[in-house]
Amino acid sequence: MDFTKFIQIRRDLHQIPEPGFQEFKTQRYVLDYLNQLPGEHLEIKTWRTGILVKIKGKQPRRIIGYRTDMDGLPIKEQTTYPFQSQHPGYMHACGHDLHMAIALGLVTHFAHQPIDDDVLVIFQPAEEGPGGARPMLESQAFQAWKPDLMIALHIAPEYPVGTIATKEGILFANTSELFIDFTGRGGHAAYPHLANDMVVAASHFVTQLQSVVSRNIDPLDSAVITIGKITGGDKQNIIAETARVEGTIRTLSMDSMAKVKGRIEALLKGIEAGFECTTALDYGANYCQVYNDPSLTRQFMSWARTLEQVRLIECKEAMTGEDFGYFLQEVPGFMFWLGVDSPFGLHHAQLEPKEEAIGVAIRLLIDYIVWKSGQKEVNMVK
Ligand SMILES: CC(=O)N[C@@H](CCC[C@H](N)C(=O)O)C(=O)O
Repeated sequence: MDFTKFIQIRRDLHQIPEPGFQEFKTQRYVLDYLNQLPGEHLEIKTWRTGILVKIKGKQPRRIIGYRTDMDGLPIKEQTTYPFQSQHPGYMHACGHDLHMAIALGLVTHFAHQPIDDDVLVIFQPAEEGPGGARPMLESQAFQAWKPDLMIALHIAPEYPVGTIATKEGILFANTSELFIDFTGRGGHAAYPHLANDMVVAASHFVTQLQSVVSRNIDPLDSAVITIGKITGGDKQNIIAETARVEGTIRTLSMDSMAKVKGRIEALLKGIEAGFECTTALDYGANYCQVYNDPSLTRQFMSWARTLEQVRLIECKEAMTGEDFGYFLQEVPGFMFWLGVDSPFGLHHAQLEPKEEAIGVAIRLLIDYIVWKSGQKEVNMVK
């Protein structure tokens, strides 16, 4: 199979990053590609801005699924690419362009060479937020084709090309977004005693937040709170009436998630009393952890260790989030990292994954799906 086509597809998709549930051009691009493949084995459905493609097997007993995400991020691209984003302020900075190119590689292969089982390739919107996996999982479109096994991958800038990494059990953390609006009283910069300054209130809150992970969470049960954005005020000589803090919480256990949220709520009460202001708290989108089915993952890892073309690493869990975890609550499966060797990491404006990884992943997934389909037991977990 010639993988250069999928590198070009990645470059095309890289130029049209779109926010979650607004992946209209991306969906059109993928549908146009699918429509020029030999159609005799393909069934295609759309769900919102997502797509489900079933490649019918010759004697299907099971459905083997692969899921890719589709959305981009609000980042101004600073790569050296000649094929940079054509959508100002948006970038594929989390590898979803590669994930989709790999998905199309799988569809292309199996459309020409179907296996006995059905293969389902899912293009899922809104992974970065507000979360497409959960509603897609609950959709009639998905439930009608619910797979027996589901796989997903995520690019890993820290590993060389040819490396994959995974582990049994928890791979990615529980997440909750965090949005807080502070409202006080604005005023003239020279009359602070007549106003309640929300830049100061929000700043105190962000500083107090730093003690939650260090003082309230069991050090053996990891947690992260990151505030990625603060806005407030209108002009340098006007005391800010409002401020907004936006962030994300990551924990390995749900107990710690509840603890962090409880502490945030307590701190906000203190800020309200101390600064005579009001606060409005919104937890936005919450994702469950990605929990790899232990038996399937162990089997995948043993199989991958026999391959010459990849090096398998047993990694630790990461505090990244992924709504693929919702699919794994209903369908056994696993996720793994794919080495793409970039000096700049995920969510960075200079992320430049090495594109040879696309071919590595397509080959690996084809081989695994063919091998897995060749197993006699109908239950794929065995
Ligand atoms: C793999 C990855 O980077 N995923 C995102 C998921 C974001 C979830 C949500 N919008 C949040 O910020 O909590 C990540 O940031 O880990």
